Amino acid sequence: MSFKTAVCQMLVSHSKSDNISKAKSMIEEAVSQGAELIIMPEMFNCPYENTSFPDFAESYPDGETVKFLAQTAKENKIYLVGGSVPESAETESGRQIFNTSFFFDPQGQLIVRHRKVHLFDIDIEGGISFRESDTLGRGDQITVAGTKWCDIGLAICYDMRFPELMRAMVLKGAKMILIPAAFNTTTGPAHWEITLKTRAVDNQTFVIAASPARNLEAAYHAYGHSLIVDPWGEILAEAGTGEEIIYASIDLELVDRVRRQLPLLRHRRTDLYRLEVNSQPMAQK
Ligand SMILES: O=C(O)CCC(=O)C(=O)O
Repeated sequence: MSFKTAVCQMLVSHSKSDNISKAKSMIEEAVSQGAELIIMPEMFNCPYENTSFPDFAESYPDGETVKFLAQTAKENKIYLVGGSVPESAETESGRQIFNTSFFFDPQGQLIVRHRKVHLFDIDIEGGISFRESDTLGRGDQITVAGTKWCDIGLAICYDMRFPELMRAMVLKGAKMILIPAAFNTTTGPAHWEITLKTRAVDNQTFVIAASPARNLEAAYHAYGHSLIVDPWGEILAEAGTGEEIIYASIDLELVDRVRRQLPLLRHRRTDLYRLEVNSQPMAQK
């Protein structure tokens, strides 16, 4: 059984309402092309800057962006991964902001939410410095969503660099991994494609990464190059750096075929090594 997926590589501005309008028109365009699973980029409603996260943060279910996502999924009868947004939530340690991806089903119901578990705190000489932990809290769940096609893992950007997280999703049944992301012009050229292809080949899954378009007027220059990779490591679609929608037809039979012919998951030597998972994947709502 195959279905069409789309990634909306949108240009993010400093206006939340403009970002939502832009998302709406790109999603409608993708729907008109037959896409049934649509993925938006990391922080698609908000500039990727620590100074903006608190101002743009909103709560589920009453926030403007999450309401828009639920309604859009329902109106268009699609599965919709709302990239990520700054989510404000009450926690045991007080109010916190998370980098959160909300995933809605075609009835507009939230299937899962993933709060980015690995915060992007890095300092690259001659390149980029960023400390998400200055404003963001970190999630503590491995997120796998049940859909009508298959189980789907959900992670955000820097999370993709941790093979254990991806493998944990796959051991829980994921045949696809969706990654709203915003690499940059330092780490993007070096690591984006190779990391996504490697995660796909190691785990024999589809891997789909959605980046914002590069906005040279913004403080953070996203890499772009949204990518759809199949379980054999073939690139099915790749964006440039500007605003565009990329599409691919997903044939899940390919996951089974590749795993049958090259049985990596079965050949693991769990008598020698084993992945210990402390968190239960949970449909957090
Ligand atoms: O891992 C990287 O190089 C980029 C990560 C990033 O930009 C993010 O997590 O938002």
